Amino acid sequence: MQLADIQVKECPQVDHRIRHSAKGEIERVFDDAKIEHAVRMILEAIGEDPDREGLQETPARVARMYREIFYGLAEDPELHLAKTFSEDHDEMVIVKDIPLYSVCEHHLLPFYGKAHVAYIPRKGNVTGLSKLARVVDGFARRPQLQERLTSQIADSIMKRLKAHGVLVVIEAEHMCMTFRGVKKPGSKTVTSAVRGVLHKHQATRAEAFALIKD
Ligand SMILES: Nc1nc2c(ncn2[C@@H]2O[C@H](COP(=O)(O)OP(=O)(O)OP(=O)(O)O)[C@@H](O)[C@H]2O)c(=O)[nH]1
Ligand SMILES: [Zn+2]
Repeated sequence: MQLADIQVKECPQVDHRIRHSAKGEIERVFDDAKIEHAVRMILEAIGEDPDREGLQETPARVARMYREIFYGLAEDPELHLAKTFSEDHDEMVIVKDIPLYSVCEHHLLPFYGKAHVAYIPRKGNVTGLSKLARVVDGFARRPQLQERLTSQIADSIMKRLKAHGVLVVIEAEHMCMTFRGVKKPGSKTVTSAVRGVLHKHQATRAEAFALIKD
């Protein structure tokens, strides 16, 4: 099998294009005043003085930050897959080592690591490589569970591209397990979602896993 094994070294932290096109939706979803009020309440509740110099702008900063780290709530990540190329390729494509930042929905602390996406396109339905990273970001930038994030990425590629098969692997460190709680720095959670022929054909699946591991 001929394989296209492409390493993505960099992904933009914020996709300005999407932010621009989804601007109306972001305005509809995010209530800055409410976030600012809530942050002020939290600061007071931990015994801080929200009016001291260093904290005065913090509620507004946090509101701006939430627009950035949760922008996925204001977009439908599948739409990145709307444009396809009529390339006659129906063999495996792997984009690996996609930097991943998300927020665990239980503690609202970051989890971060790498996502690897392998898919077998249907002829004439090949997506741009960057779009796979955009789909990852769109689902990651919201309060998440690693398992759900992994499945959502796989399912959207299967559905939108009508792909023959998809494999998504995510490896991440959860700050709720390192900075607090059980405190196990360095521990990694690995999740995978396998769909279509990659699920059915053990050899093809093993090949995809081996290429991701390299
Ligand atoms: N399955 C799964 N669990 C997660 C994820 N992120 C965080 N968790 C876990 O969510 C669980 C929440 O457990 P709770 O007992 O409700 O909360 P807690 O008392 O803060 O738990 P500890 O972290 O054990 O102190 C913890 O075991 C976390 O490790 C994730 O992406 N997937
Ligand atoms: Zn957590």
